[in-house]
Amino acid sequence: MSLTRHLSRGRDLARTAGDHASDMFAPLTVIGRGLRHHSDWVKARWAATPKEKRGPTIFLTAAGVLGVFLLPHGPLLALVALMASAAWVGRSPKAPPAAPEPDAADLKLTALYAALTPYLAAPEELSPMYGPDGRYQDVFSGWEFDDQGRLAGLDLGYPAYFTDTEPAARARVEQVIQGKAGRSREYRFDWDEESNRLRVTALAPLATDIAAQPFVTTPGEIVLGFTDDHGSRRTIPVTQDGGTVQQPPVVWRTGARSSEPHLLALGSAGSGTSTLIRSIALQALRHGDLMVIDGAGTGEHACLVNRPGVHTVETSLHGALAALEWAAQETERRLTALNAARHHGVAAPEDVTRPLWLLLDHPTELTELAHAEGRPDPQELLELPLRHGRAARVTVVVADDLTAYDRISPTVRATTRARVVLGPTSPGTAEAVLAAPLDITPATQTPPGRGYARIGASAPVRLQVPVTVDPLDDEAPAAHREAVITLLPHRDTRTEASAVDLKADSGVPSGTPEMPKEPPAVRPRPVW
Ligand SMILES: Nc1ncnc2c1ncn2[C@@H]1O[C@H](COP(=O)(O)OP(=O)(O)OP(=O)(O)O)[C@@H](O)[C@H]1O
Repeated sequence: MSLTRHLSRGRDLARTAGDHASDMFAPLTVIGRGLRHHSDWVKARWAATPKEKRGPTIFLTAAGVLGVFLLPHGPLLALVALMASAAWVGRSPKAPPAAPEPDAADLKLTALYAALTPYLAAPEELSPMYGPDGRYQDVFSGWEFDDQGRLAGLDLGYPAYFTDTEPAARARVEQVIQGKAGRSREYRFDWDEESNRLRVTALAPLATDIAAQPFVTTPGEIVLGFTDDHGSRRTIPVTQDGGTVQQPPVVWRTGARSSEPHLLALGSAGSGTSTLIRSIALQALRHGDLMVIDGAGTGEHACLVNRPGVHTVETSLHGALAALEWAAQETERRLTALNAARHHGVAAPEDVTRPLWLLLDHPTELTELAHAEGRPDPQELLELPLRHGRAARVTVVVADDLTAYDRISPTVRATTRARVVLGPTSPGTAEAVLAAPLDITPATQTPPGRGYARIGASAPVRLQVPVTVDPLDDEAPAAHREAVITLLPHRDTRTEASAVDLKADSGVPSGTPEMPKEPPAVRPRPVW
């Protein structure tokens, strides 16, 4: 028999003997535990007995013991009674102290470490940063939890071989962290490629209660919405919650010197693209003229009909084609006039420098209709304004559904360098629309008007569009309708009446400043 077998047999025998011994001595253990309880009780009573009573107590006890001793079988019966009571008292072992509550932060960080391990580990490494036997304390250098116990910040190191320059590899890690930390919030990921460190920050929600109002901007600047401090280099005063606060805006500069003269906004259904168009229209009307093509025909821009500066609001294919044909001719006319002015060294007349805005809401709906009816695609008519709009002071804004992205013409896509994506989106979709990867993982749920903007080659920023409701929408809050009505160039009978009612109903102060209006300009009227 080999030595190993001898050893293992010896171990088995020892284990069996140990089991038997513990069975045999179990009653003694119980009685011993009970006697310990008794002695503890006696000691406690003795300590609790006042000094002057201790003598009589000893005397009485001794008398009792003597009495028992003198009884027939007294000592034996006393011994049996003592053993029985000790066995009763010692029958259940003392309850072990309650295990300390597991630390929630510790559990979460351990789970996060384990979830990251498959993506950051290298099995061949001798002492890996991430491995099955590793501890999160060795790679997470700082973390922060908010009042609700949710991860608010994390600083972690990762191995140098991790391909942090590849967007796909980064995205996998970002998704794991967001999955473990909570998908209902957005997280910013700062990858420090030089020192192999990643800083994760949970982003606070953006303010959703900034209503339409006259924003403090220069002509040509459009406030698309508001972002966080990280996303803007300036702040503007904003009326919010009854007071004036400084908020960082997302400003889109349009005009002759803009490198992003046109904008494309895409969003899922109900995410607020029509609201964004309305917000832009109200700001554009301060210094220019506009026409609106409402391809969905929902009448969401009816409040602009017949306003000074609004050439037309078209909802039909026929009307849209006529309006866009006029816009193309107008662009051409402006270019010719501008060239002539430059040639003669004189200032261009005002009717060619006054900004003209073409706002198209859901134009792909009209594209489909045009294809079905064998008529020209309205998007084709945008070619001239898009290509020469910057010089001719014609700005195009196209808003559509995310699902219509493939139906947006290549020219529109190529010339709209200011981009907005609204509503819940995946990092891949956001990257496709903004033409740049996000360093933020979007939340699964977003309020209307929430998304991301990218102006030209700058980094994408978070965006919350101001609340700019349709003033003809009876279900919209009265104060928000009133805010829009105040900004419309003049009041027509439809909204004027309701504005009076609204002020009376809502108690909204009527002191909101009227939007500064420029004197009526000399401008050509559409000819259709
Ligand atoms: N920035 C915002 N703040 C508050 N509410 C908003 C905002 N944007 C949109 N909403 C609300 O969300 C709803 C949908 O808005 P809107 O019609 O602009 O979305 P949409 O993207 O154009 O939808 P669809 O594509 O279905 O026409 C409306 O009730 C609107 O008031």
